[in-house]
Amino acid sequence: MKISVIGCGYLGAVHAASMAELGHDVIGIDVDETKIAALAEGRAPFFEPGLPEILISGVNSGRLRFSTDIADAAGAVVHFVAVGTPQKKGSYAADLTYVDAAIDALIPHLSAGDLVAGKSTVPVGTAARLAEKLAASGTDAILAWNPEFLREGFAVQDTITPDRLVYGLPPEPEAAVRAESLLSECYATAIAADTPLVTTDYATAELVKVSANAFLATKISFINAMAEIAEVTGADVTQLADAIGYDARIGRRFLGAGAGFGGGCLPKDIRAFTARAEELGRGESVAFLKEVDAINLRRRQRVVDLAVDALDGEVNGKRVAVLGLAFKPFSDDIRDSPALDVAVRLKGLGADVIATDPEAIENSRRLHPQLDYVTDTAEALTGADLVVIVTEWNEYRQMEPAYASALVGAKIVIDGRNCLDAAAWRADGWTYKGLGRP
Ligand SMILES: NC(=O)C1=CN([C@@H]2O[C@H](COP(=O)(O)OP(=O)(O)OC[C@H]3O[C@@H](n4cnc5c(N)ncnc54)[C@H](O)[C@@H]3O)[C@@H](O)[C@H]2O)C=CC1
Ligand SMILES: O=C(O)[C@H]1O[C@H](OP(=O)(O)OP(=O)(O)OC[C@H]2O[C@@H](n3ccc(=O)[nH]c3=O)[C@H](O)[C@@H]2O)[C@H](O)[C@@H](O)[C@@H]1O
Repeated sequence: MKISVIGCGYLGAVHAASMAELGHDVIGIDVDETKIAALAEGRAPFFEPGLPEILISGVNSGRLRFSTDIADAAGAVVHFVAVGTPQKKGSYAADLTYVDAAIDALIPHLSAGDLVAGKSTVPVGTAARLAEKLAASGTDAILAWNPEFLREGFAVQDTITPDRLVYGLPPEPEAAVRAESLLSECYATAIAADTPLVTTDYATAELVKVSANAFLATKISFINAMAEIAEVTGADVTQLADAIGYDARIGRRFLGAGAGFGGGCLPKDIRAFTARAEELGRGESVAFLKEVDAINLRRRQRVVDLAVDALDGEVNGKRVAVLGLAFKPFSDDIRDSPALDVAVRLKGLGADVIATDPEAIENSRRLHPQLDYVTDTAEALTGADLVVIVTEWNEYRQMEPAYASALVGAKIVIDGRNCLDAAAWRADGWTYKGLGRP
């Protein structure tokens, strides 16, 4: 199957390479020349485990090509749209400029019967509007909405073996049949493996995506709210999470209390959902998401407050080792990263912040050149008056307290991800502070 993927960022580059890996003939298109130059040479422009291998094999096989020229999408039968939908400046709403620009640019290159498959996360109602735009353009192309549920860090595996497929199909029966059959040809491997498939109308597909992210965000903020209560009662939120997590109806996953959620999706998606619900006159239905957001943002400040307390209020000139900058491990993504935010806030208070991360230093430096970055964890720890762990990379999780003891100036650690063995660190003489833990 000939496929184009418009937008080759964290989602699109993985989608393009994965489709080629599955045997399709793929052209990836992006307006970013630097990104396309790297991808065309088989180099991943960001860190994503497994991506370099499938990129290089796709490019070498000739099944995977990249271009900045949208005209090169002509000839493909399915066109996946994976451009960004960031938060609008000064508003909670999603910025759909890139989606509209991509569709407008694609229209002249479409042939009758082509399928445009939206993958970007969009406010409910967008697909219906774009379908009208396609119809008005006179092209006989079909639109489907095919939301994506991949997690960064596991993006390749989530694309090749998704846990479900959702097709938001057009209302016209013939078009719906063609759209479903083309999508299922793209995902033939997953279909053959009996991956659950939900075929819906546009609105349901769009809502499935934002409600999934809203639910995950709510689950994290729920446990972080319990952490806040634990903090004033002396309870331990990690034990609480274990205990409620044994109830299969609740489940332990996404009950990790800590510095809260970040990234290019959960924060902006719950805000865009709130904005869209308000436009629809149903703001009250998802008003709780504002509380989810507020709880989440409080937890970053909580890490900073614990740091200030640990330094007896004298932050100025204190050497603080910040371990972790990415919004989560196995990613170099720093979009709305709680870890980077904590580092910046501490620097703003006058601390001498030495920050490190296995993958996210380059991205962090570009956005926040005022921080001092070191690639070596030992160098970050050397002489530190305080250690703050804000991204739970394995190398931080598995660090021996005795190893860190030999390097630091003072044995105080704030575990912003509750990822350390508190008892072991305390036994080694450390002052250990977790979030929502006594
Ligand atoms: N990153 C993720 O894990 C996931 C992202 N999504 C959704 O996918 C969409 C894309 O997200 P990311 O890949 O993270 O964003 P990103 O910012 O990494 O990538 C977006 C790409 O689109 C390109 N672009 C913008 N306008 C274009 C145009 N007119 N033509 C061609 N390319 C254009 C940009 O240059 C950029 O490379 C968003 O709606 C996001 O919510 C959904 C599921 C997972
Ligand atoms: O729409 C998207 O882009 C994607 O958003 C999330 O994926 P992702 O942003 O890659 O990361 P998650 O693993 O969901 O983590 C998000 C944030 O929540 C935090 N988190 C996660 C779990 C937890 O228990 N506690 C917690 O604070 C992480 O540290 C991270 O900052 C969803 O999990 C994906 O299904 C979805 O496709």
